[in-house]
Amino acid sequence: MSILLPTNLQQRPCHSLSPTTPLISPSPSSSAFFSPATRRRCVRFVTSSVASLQSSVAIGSAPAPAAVVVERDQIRLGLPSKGRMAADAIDLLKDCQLFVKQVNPRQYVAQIPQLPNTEVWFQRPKDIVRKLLSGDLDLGIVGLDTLSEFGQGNEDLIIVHEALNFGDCHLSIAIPNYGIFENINSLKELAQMPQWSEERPLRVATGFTYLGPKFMKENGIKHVAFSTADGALEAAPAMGIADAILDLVSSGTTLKENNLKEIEGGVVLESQAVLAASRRALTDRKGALNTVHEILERLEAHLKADGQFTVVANMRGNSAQEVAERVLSQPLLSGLQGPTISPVYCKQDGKVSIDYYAIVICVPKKALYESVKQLRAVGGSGVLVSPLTYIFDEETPRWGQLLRNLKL
Ligand SMILES: Nc1ncnc2c1ncn2[C@@H]1O[C@H](COP(=O)(O)OP(=O)(O)OP(=O)(O)O)[C@@H](O)[C@H]1O
Ligand SMILES: O=P(O)(O)OC[C@H]1O[C@H](OP(=O)(O)OP(=O)(O)O)[C@H](O)[C@@H]1O
Ligand SMILES: [Mg+2]
Repeated sequence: MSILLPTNLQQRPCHSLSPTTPLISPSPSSSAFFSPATRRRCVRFVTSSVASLQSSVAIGSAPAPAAVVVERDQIRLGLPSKGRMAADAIDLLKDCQLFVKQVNPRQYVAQIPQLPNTEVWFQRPKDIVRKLLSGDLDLGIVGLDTLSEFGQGNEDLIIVHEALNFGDCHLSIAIPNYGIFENINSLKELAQMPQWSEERPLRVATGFTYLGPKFMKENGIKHVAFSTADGALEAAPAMGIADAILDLVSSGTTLKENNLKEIEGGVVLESQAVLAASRRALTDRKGALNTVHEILERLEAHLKADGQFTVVANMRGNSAQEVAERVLSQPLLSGLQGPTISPVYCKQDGKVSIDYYAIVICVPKKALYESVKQLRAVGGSGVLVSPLTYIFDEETPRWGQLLRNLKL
């Protein structure tokens, strides 16, 4: 992504922007629509029309800001200090045998004994992104939504692992399922509604004041005005503050309970937790690359194993080759590289013979029952299933990608 703000604005939190340093300049025509109180709030926060956005956001032209690599011995990993991601991030690290030792919940720094050169700093997710950019953190675990919103396409931010398997949600436009929106079911239909004009734009309430206008602009939607709110956005349409909202959706319950619906083409971003890093830290800070390699290896080994079971079964056969051919005739039974097949030695009437072979394969958890059916179909019996803890590949694929990204 290469949408960048002018350097002097890049690290400013949206809510601290004043009208004199507009991230998105307030549109006089759109603000005319709001009540005086709302208008005051919108101007104090960030309000825009897409047209005004075009003139104030430089697309792909501004250089990345220079994050300062200050001399220090410890690598800093930012973890969410609160909210739904906090516990999940710590649990994930624990599953990778990285135990975060926090003396008490109000202490914002912690250690991971397994990574002696690394400190954990607990921060709000958006502050993790800001501090990666400012050089105060080197690594961080946050949702892709937060990284994209507050990172604003800055090229110093690198996604080291893009799928940590928690915090799944998507950023989506939602509109009321009643009134003038009753028969509107797509972004195209929403954009084409005759109600929106320069004087009376579609009003969207969101906490995503960077991604929202960018999405509208990319979709060629004019006559949109954004206003921000910090929570309970779903109430905005019913309160008459906005026509639509742009917010995170997971189960969809909050939308449903507030008589709102998503629309086709209205998903701005699919999100889950990611491991992000500062490019500058990885290239310039001693030890950072080794630390990220170790974390990545552990994460990949755990996350790959997490989706799999080990399946062991016995199968009657004349040779390992013949059993292998039968097993490999089934689409779900090829394992990671292929089945491991070992002879089972039986003693009968004082004679040792091989009538059975034991086969060992990994199967995706989701396909377990199908796999068992396929095993039975080729003569498998006595099927044992056990969880897998780690799968260490020869090399982690994401490590190669990271080195290429860093041009190392
Ligand atoms: N409903 C959800 N289901 C799953 N993940 C979500 C959901 N809402 C948010 N997330 C993910 O969790 C991250 C943190 O959200 P959370 O609500 O815990 O904190 P926040 O929104 O930053 O803080 P707050 O809600 O207190 O202002 C989000 O950036 C997103 O990646
Ligand atoms: O689709 P659902 O599973 O219902 O989840 C969606 C809700 O979760 C988030 O809110 P959160 O709980 O973080 O509250 P907030 O508005 O205070 O941030 C998000 O902002 C939605 O309101
Ligand atoms: Mg929230």
